[in-house]
Amino acid sequence: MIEVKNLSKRYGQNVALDNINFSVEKGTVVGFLGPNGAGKSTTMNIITGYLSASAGSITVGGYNTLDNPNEVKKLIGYLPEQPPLYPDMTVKEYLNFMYDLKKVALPRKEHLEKICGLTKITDVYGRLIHNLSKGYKQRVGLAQALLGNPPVLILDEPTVGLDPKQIIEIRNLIHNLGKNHTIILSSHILPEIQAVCERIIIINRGKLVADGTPESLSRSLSGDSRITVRIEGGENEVSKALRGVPDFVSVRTLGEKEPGVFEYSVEACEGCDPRRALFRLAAENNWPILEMHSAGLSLEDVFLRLTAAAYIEDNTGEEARKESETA
Ligand SMILES: Nc1ncnc2c1ncn2[C@@H]1O[C@H](COP(=O)(O)OP(=O)(O)OP(=O)(O)O)[C@@H](O)[C@H]1O
Repeated sequence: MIEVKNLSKRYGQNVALDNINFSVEKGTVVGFLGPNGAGKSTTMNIITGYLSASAGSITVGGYNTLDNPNEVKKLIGYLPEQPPLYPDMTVKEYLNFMYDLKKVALPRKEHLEKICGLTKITDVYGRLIHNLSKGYKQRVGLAQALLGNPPVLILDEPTVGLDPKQIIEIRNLIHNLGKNHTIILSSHILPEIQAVCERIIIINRGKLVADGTPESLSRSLSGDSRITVRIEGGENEVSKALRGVPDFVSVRTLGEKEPGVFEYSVEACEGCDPRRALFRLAAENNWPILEMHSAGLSLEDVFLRLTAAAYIEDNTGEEARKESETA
């Protein structure tokens, strides 16, 4: 549904996006992650046609954003970081205005009622936007994005500034919209991304550093070297034996989970698989293993590792450049 090829964007000397490539299948909810200034909004603005690219191409539903900008815009509902609202209009005036502007062909009254119901703004329909709370303004912005029922939704930090109850409501709404829409969603709230997105794209300093399901990213970064294991046997004896295995770099006791059964988090050296060594150790000592599973990394760990790695790389490059300049 969305194809981004070799996308780059420069603002003067500043490279905001550097050769980004990804595609999004129809009906997928993709989480777009990255630290401040990574290039998320820039990418979203280019996909929606609000900004032009310095290089590369984007197609949405088969239409190229440069050759067919109007066709692309018809396919996309966009909620930018700052919702494009007119504070002097009532919600009703604003949504009717946007309905006309977007030349929506669906029956006006029913369509607006449906969208207001979905975004839960029916009770503020007659109020001035200026007087609405941040959360309601955000929902009106989302309602605007849903006008015309576009197949693609691009939502730039849709829950920013909302209270926890509103966050859950909007998150559920996005989850439901994901059943019939292709969605790209940016957020700094990692559990939110994990809750609603099947796939995650991480960008850092304008470069794509990861693309996959939360599980695959977690596995590819941790390998199978982190295991959580439940062993029946004395805690001191077992943990001492575990710490004695040369391949194990870290062993933590996670407490007694059943009478006489303790859980341990075991991390083996990079590239080592701890499962066989665990099995042998337990068998030699006649300690039944009652449970063993890969511990993986949390999305937070994945995010920090990838963005920190790119940061170190960048700075190493910068240092090398300075060294070569002074040499
Ligand atoms: N209009 C502009 N002129 C010059 N530089 C810009 C402009 N807009 C963005 N940038 C720069 O481009 C880079 C990417 O910014 P962008 O807003 O896309 O990041 P982001 O990932 O959305 O960040 P945030 O999470 O803080 O919203 C940053 O270095 C930013 O300073």
